[in-house]
Parts: sequence; structure tokens; C-alpha cells
Amino acid sequence: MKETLGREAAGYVKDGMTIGVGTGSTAFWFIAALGDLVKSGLACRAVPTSLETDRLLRQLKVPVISLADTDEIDLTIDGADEVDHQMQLIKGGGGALLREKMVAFSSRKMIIIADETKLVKKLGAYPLPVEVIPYGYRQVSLHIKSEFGIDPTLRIKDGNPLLTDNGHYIIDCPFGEINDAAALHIMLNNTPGVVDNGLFLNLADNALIGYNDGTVKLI
Ligand SMILES: O=C[C@H](O)[C@H](O)[C@H](O)COP(=O)(O)O
Repeated sequence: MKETLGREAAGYVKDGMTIGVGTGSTAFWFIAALGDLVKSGLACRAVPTSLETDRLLRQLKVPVISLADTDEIDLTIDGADEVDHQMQLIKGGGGALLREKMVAFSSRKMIIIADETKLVKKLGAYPLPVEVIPYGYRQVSLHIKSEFGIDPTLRIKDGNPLLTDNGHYIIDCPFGEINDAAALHIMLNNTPGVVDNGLFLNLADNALIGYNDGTVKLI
């Protein structure tokens, strides 16, 4: 399914485009498809959203530039942890939310690739990743806990706090159903120490949704 989604998304890439390239196991298959296109002569420039995506693109000889090297990105293809029917998203399950959001914000168009389990009526069943400065992360976590009555968890990898590509920590916040994503976004990002959160509001244009029976639908 993820491979089909990756190949389907590659169909939107046109010669000469600057492409934002997402992170994660679904984006992996888009990178593979993009590699094939470049091999067969497509000219493009790719802006990676993580060090891992950067590495994969270079391995496949896809020309890579950094976000600072371009004024605008034609199209970004990325995965998501949740997408609703208004194209609002939760991202950051792989810890790449900050660069992903910066790339999405600079893109003229963003298409999400996700399987049907990620298409939801309301965001929030997936714990919202919040990227924080390591200094004082505990105070941020306590603040979120007391403000929202939830139990945030510091993301751990190999026994230590996970460090993002930007040298930050991630706090996963199980909000449950989010009724006012815009207000939550503002409240979180107004907390000193919070760098950004995984709510991607009004950034995605469409989603390619992959269904169990092998079909893909553009919504
Ligand atoms: O930080 C990671 C990204 O936001 C991913 O795009 C998201 O977690 C979806 O990843 P996957 O395609 O592996 O489920």
C-alpha cells in the first residue's frame, strides 16, 4: 500500500520542479519513486524535511538543496499520522515535524500520502507531538498537564530522550478528540520552551488515501 501511494504521488512531479520531500515510512516509498524518475531523466531539486530523508535522496542521486537555497517549493509530498476531511493534520510521529512544517509552509501545494486508518473525522486520537527546547522541558510538560488535564510523555529512544534533527526533545500529548485545533495550536506555541507542535493547519491541499483493497483515492 505504501509503495503504491509513493508511486501514485510521484505522478504529480513534473520536470523542473522543486519538490519538498517528507519523512517516514510512507514518504520512503515516494523517495524511491522519485529516485526512479530521476534515473530515467527527470530534472528536479529536492528539499528534504529530515536528515534521514536527505540521506535517502542522496543515495538515489536525487539532487538535494536546503530550504534556505530556494524562495519557493512547487510541491511537497509527505506522510501524516492523522488527516481529517478538511486536510488538517497531526504529524511528527517520526520526530520530523519542525522541518516538515517549515517546508510545507514554503510550498505552493502539499499532498499527503496516508493509508485509510489515518483518515479521521476528528484529530486527536494520535498523541500530538510537541517539540520543546531540552532546557526546562519538564516545566513545559507540567504546564501542559495542568492546563489540559492530560498526561504528556517525553519521547525516549534507546533509554535517552529522543533528540530531533534540531537538537530538541519531543513531548507526546494524548489530547483525545481535539475540538478547536486552531486555539490549541496557539496555546501550545505560546508556551515558552515550545518550538512547535504537530498540528498542521491549512497547509495541506489534498491527500492520496490508500485503501485496504489496493485502491487509492485523491481527496
Ligand atoms: O515525523 C514524522 C512525520 O510527520 C511522518 O510523516 C509521519 O509520522 C507519518 O509517518 P509514517 O508514514 O511512517 O506513518
